Amino acid sequence: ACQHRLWPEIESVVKQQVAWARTGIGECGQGWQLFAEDGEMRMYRREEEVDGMAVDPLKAVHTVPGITGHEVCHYFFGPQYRYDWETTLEQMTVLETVSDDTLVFLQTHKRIWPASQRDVLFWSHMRKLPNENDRDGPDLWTVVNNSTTHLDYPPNVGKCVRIYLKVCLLCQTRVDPPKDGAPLTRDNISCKITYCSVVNPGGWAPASVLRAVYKREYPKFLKRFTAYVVNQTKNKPIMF
Ligand SMILES: CCCCCc1ccc(-c2ccc(S(=O)(=O)CCO)cc2)cc1CCc1ccccn1
Repeated sequence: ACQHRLWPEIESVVKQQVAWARTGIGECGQGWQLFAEDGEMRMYRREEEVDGMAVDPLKAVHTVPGITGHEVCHYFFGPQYRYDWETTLEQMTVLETVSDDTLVFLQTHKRIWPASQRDVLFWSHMRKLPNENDRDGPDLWTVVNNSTTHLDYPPNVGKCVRIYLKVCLLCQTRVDPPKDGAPLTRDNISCKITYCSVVNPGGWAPASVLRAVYKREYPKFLKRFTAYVVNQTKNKPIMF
C-alpha cells in the first residue's frame, strides 16, 4: 500500500484531518454554532458558502459508554456493515481494495427533494494512532474519508450530482478500571468520538435545503451509528 498512487495524499490528509479533529471547539475560534444536542452528543456547524453553495464545516463530539475506539472505527470503515446504519444510502460499491485498511467507495444517496440525487466517490483509510497525551493509555483510532477520482466513474455523467467531502472520525477509548482489580468489563470503558465533515454539494442546491438536510440527517446518523456499534458489540469480547 505504501507504493499506491494514493499513499502520499492519504498520509497528508490523515495528518491534517486528525489535527483538525483534535482542535477543540473553543480553540477553533468563533463562528461555531451548536445546532443539535442529545444526551452526551453535541453537534456544531459553521455557516460557510463557496460559489453561493453552503459548505458548512461540521464538528460533532459524543461520548458512548461500553465500546472502544477500535470497535467504532471497525464498524464505520467496514463495507459489510454500512447498509445497517447509513440511513440515506441507496447504493454502495467498493471500487478498489488498496490495502486491508484502505478502500475506495462509490455511494449513491437517496434523492432528497427538491435537490437532485447525489453520489460520492472517496477513499477511506483506517488507522491506529499513538496516544501522545498518555503513553500507557489506550491508542486512538481514526477513519478518514476523502473524495477522490476514478477513471471509470467520472462525475456528473448519469443522473447523480457528485458531492465532494472530507470526513474524519477520531475515537479515544477511556478505561476506568474496577477498584477491586476485577477483570475489565464493558462497564469500565467508554469512547470519546469526534466526527468532522465538510461537504461540497457539487451542483447547486438551495442553502436552506442543505442546512435543513444536515440539521435532520447528521444527528440521526451519529445516534443510529453509535447505537448500532453498542448493539453489535455488547455480547462480544472487547476489541481494544
Ligand atoms: C441535497 C442533499 C445534498 C447532499 C446530501 C448528502 C451529503 C453527504 C452525505 C454523506 C456521505 C458520506 C458520509 S460518511 O461520513 O463518509 C459515512 C459513509 O457513508 C457522510 C455524509 C450524505 C448526503 C445525503 C443526506 C445525509 C446527510 C448527512 C448524513 C447522512 N445523509
